Amino acid sequence: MTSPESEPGSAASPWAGDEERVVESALRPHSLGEFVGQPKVARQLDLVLEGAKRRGRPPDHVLLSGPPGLGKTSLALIIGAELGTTVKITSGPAIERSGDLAAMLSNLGEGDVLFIDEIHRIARPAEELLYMAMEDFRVDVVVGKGPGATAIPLEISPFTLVGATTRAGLLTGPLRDRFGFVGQMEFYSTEDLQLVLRRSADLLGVAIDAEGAAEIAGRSRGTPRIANRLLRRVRDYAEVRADGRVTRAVARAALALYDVDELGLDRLDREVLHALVAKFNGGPVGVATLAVAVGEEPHTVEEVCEPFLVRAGLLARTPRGRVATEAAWTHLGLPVPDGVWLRGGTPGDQPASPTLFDA
Ligand SMILES: Nc1ncnc2c1ncn2[C@@H]1O[C@H](COP(=O)(O)OP(=O)(O)OP(=O)(O)O)[C@@H](O)[C@H]1O
Ligand SMILES: [Mg+2]
Repeated sequence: MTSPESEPGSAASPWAGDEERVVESALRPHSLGEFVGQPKVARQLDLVLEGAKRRGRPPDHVLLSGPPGLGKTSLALIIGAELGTTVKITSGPAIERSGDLAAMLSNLGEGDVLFIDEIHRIARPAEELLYMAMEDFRVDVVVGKGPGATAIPLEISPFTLVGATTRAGLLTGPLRDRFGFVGQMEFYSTEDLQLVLRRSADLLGVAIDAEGAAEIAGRSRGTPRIANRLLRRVRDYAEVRADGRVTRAVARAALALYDVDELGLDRLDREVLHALVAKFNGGPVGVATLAVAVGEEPHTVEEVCEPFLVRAGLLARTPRGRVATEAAWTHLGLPVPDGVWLRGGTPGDQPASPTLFDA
């Protein structure tokens, strides 16, 4: 999906810009065997596909859900490739009228895969049409208007719908229930990201050693898209400022230049953290106030910076506002003030500890 606030300059954003999508397609894995990581989803999916192939029937509809850049689109295309079928691609926002969807469905060949990206953004009437198509391989096309309108049933070929979403919570129950398989994508381990990086480096013809790959993987926020992007930037540096080989020293120097620190925080992430710690003494502070302090929109702070700061255990969202954890001071190289948690007031006012230290 595209960022709510596409920030092309940001090295650590999980969203892809338009140009990046083009570059990315060259690095996409084309089979389950090539697809690194996501052991759970990959194994489950392998079974679903194998079973379907044996029965000679299209597999159940598949929903892939998870944060941006983890490989949902890649997997959707792999499903088609593994089944040896055509994948027709569209997206929730592109389906404006149910007629558009009906036309698309009636053009599907037997066993085709229809991939609907950002399926949570599909318009309601189209969604209702989809229910019947998914269940009965049939749609009702309404002809005419008002009392004279009639519904003409239209057969469609058995197909497999693959939906991708970054916001599974926004899917309606009836739509969700019609997927026979839901794959929940997880963030990647550093080890798996190193494999992603080595594979990408091979494809790009870049020499990278194990330590160079480890250095980049550690700053990639568990996200292959970010790993591949950092690799391209490090490659530039390696070619222009070094001998072309990506080593630990080259990766470090390049990523310092691009403002991506050891944990993978970029400039804005660090500004938010720094404001929270230095201006608000670690909070709690409301997100709107925090956003003003760094000169950003609240939703940018909330959707672009905070998810990773929370995941990294540096910031907690509490009912009273944002709070920095001890690790935030440490990460910024500042001394942790005494009793920063015991902010006065009743114990109930203190941030709940489980959210605080959960990475
Ligand atoms: N398991 C993987 N192995 C190798 N490369 C991967 C893997 N997953 C993702 N990538 C790489 O990361 C990039 C982004 O992946 P992809 O477009 O599939 O993510 P996405 O989940 O669809 O993201 P979005 O939510 O933004 O649509 C791709 O170019 C692909 O090369
Ligand atoms: Mg995608």
